[in-house]
Amino acid sequence: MTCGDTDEFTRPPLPSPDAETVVSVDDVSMVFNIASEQFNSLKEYFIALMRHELKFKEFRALDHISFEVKRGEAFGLVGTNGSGKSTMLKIIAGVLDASSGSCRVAGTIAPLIELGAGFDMELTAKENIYLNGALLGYRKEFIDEHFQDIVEFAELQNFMEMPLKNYSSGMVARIAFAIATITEPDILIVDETLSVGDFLFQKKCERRIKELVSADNVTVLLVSHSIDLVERICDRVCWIEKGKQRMLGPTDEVCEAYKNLGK
Ligand SMILES: Nc1ncnc2c1ncn2[C@@H]1O[C@H](COP(=O)(O)OP(=O)(O)OP(=O)(O)O)[C@@H](O)[C@H]1O
Repeated sequence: MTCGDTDEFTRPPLPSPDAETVVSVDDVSMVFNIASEQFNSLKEYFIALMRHELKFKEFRALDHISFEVKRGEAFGLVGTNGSGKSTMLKIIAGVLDASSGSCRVAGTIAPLIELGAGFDMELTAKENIYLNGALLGYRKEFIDEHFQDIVEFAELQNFMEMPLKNYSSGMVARIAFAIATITEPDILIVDETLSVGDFLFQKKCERRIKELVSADNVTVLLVSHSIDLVERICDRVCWIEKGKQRMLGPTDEVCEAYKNLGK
């Protein structure tokens, strides 16, 4: 896998206007049931459970969210902590089912959502590359063929026999990103995975994302608290605040408004 000399401060070109819609989020809401009382011990919890005395209250993490993303588009989600961005990505990735509304996705997804998900920390990095690759739907022969590329992109040649539990979070992120982008998925979902990598790796990932988007057939959904990164990569942005859709539009307009929050 190679990285081109893409200018880091130039956004990839916009997808053509007649590009196909690959993600369609229509009036999606997500309601979680959360315990409304606290228990001092597991024993108390189980007694309440057995007596059917557990009380829950509803928490609306997403409230009527709608947007569409086209093939070849880089789309960002911004919002303050706990606003529902990861929940939205998990619904798109099929990890969670929305409480109401619909979410349609066309094509293969490589989700980089929860660091370490899809990995077994007791296994070596090498074993995890095969495990994670299988979870992404790659055949063993395919991973055999691309194994060196993955290791070289992650720059972890000397650590392949080490159990993943001894890896730093940045090293896990390197492996996860390298596997997810070894081929061109239809949709690449990146949720803060990059933030734990060092700045050199972040730049490398950014170049790779731009290469994928520039090829005009990979769609990237990016969640990041780095507004600079969102501004450098994304064509359009959806700002979700406390579960509500606050703004949807071109990156510059939405990021400008978001940066004024709290001023
Ligand atoms: N499985 C769950 N059960 C109950 N509440 C949940 C669950 N998952 C998420 N939440 C709640 O939903 C809200 C949105 O969480 P989410 O992780 O989507 O926010 P976020 O915008 O990605 O936040 P951050 O920027 O801090 O990562 C939070 O209040 C969180 O506590």
